[in-house]
Amino acid sequence: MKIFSAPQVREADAYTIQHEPVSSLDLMERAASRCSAWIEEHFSPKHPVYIICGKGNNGGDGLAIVRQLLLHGYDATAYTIQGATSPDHTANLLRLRESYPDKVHPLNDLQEFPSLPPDALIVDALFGTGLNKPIEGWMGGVIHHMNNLRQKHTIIAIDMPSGLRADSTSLHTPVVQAHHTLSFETWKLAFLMPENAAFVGQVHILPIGLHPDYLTHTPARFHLTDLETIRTIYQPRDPFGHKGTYGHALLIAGSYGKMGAALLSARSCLRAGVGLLTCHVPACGYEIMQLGEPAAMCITDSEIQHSTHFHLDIADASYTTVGIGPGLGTHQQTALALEKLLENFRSPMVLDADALNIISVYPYLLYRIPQGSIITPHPKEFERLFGKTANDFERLELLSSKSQELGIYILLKGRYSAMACPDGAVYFNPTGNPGMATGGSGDVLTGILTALLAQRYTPKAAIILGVWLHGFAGDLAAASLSQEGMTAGDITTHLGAAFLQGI
Ligand SMILES: NC(=O)C1=CN([C@@H]2O[C@H](COP(=O)(O)OP(=O)(O)OC[C@H]3O[C@@H](n4cnc5c(N)ncnc54)[C@H](O)[C@@H]3O)[C@@H](O)[C@H]2O)[C@@H](O)CC1
Ligand SMILES: Nc1ncnc2c1ncn2[C@@H]1O[C@H](COP(=O)(O)OP(=O)(O)O)[C@@H](O)[C@H]1O
Ligand SMILES: [K+]
Repeated sequence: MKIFSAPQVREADAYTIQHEPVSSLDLMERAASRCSAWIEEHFSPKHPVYIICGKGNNGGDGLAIVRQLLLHGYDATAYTIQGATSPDHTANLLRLRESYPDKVHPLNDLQEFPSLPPDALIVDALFGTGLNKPIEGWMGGVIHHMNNLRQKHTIIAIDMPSGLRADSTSLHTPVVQAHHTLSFETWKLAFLMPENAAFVGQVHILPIGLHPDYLTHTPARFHLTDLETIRTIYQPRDPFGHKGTYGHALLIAGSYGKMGAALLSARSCLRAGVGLLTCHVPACGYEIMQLGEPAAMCITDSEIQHSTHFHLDIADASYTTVGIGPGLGTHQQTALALEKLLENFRSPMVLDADALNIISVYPYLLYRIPQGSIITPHPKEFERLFGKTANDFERLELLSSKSQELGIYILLKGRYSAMACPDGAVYFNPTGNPGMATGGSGDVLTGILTALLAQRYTPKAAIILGVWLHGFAGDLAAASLSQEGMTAGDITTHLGAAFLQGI
């Protein structure tokens, strides 16, 4: 699903108005009716609804919602900022005043903000995608006041929490902290940024019938992975396939005290469909691997506690791909072996965890990563590799520019993991949950991505599909075991079900 910028959303509105065709007032009525239907579905008429309306079309939506809720037996009241209003706002204000004159009140300063009865809902229709500068003065005070009320009253934002910018940072400016954001037709980039989590609450995307031609033909840089995309990527296995068809992966992982990471990766690699898996581990890991995962082959290093000679493996067998990093350690000899591996293995591979920590100490290695490879830093690893940024939008730009500069796929892990592609596109992943914020979840992901590369998915397909499946399996694990009770290995246990149900 494409993520459009605020100017593109305005274009989509205009295109729909012209080509459907539909009047802008009717489009506003449609958008408002989606919101009032959502409110009616989730809250009974015993909740009085206070709708705070700005001067633009976001406020116009708010006024139409008040009228629609009143018609359906709800006690709804509009509080409107005074001043020059947009034409559709003005039309809705007149309609509301005609039918319900006592349900519209002015809001000119904080003193005029209503005192709310206990069950009241607050609907924030102050500003939407038309915000053009940070909110200042007494309106900032209104936002601050609404946020103080959020412990006692549910806040529902229309289209955007007011004060939030769709495409750039809103840090250090007043923004409504909504419990629910009812946004029209498409996700906005701001909703996916961790720094905005406190503002957007739960996001509900409500279709308002924007013109499909615009949505289909307008290019977008940012995307949110959806089931439709996943279904086009996934390739069912060939009935005549044999283990050679699905590739031979070399997994280089583990060190003394961290053999669990190697085992977690190996198991998920096998459960994600690799044809053959060989694991290179330090000598101390031999029995752990052989007993822990009989389906994996095992090569041991000459060193006991950490690996130093894995670069030699690739001379002996024709590995389709390599996954390296989980629990590897950052010993200097391991770093040297990584450098030699990067010199000699030139196909796309997966680098994670300690492989990335080594590279952050020897940054010239970044430029030796084979084109098309996937690196999977969590935010701390990302910072070690590429430096600090002032906010999440800057980090996103850095992520994308490094991916393009280096010709590699960079996955920044977290809620809505961001996958930057060398062609400039960035995909966000919606699956997954905080139960996955537990040691070893990333190791499981490395195994999955390695398995998909081995099966000859393109790196772009592998990363989009792999991250989706990893999150989906995590969601299934949480559904059966709870977010608290699940461990990283449970993600792997649920991978089979994720293939069956998540595609
Ligand atoms: N036909 C359409 O264009 C549709 C628009 N819709 C709604 O329209 C919204 C966008 O409407 P608008 O473009 O009118 O924009 P907004 O209603 O978001 O706000 C724009 C108004 O606020 C003022 N403003 C912006 N930033 C300000 C600030 N920091 N301090 C004080 N004033 C500020 C602007 O000068 C303008 O008067 C969407 O978010 C959505 O809610 C929906 O009704 C769907 C249809
Ligand atoms: N709140 C969350 N929502 C969705 N996914 C999450 C969340 N927290 C963690 N994850 C996922 O879990 C994985 C954690 O990886 P990582 O931090 O590398 O763990 P580890 O180093 O312990 O293996 C990532 O894929 C990340 O996207
Ligand atoms: K709003």
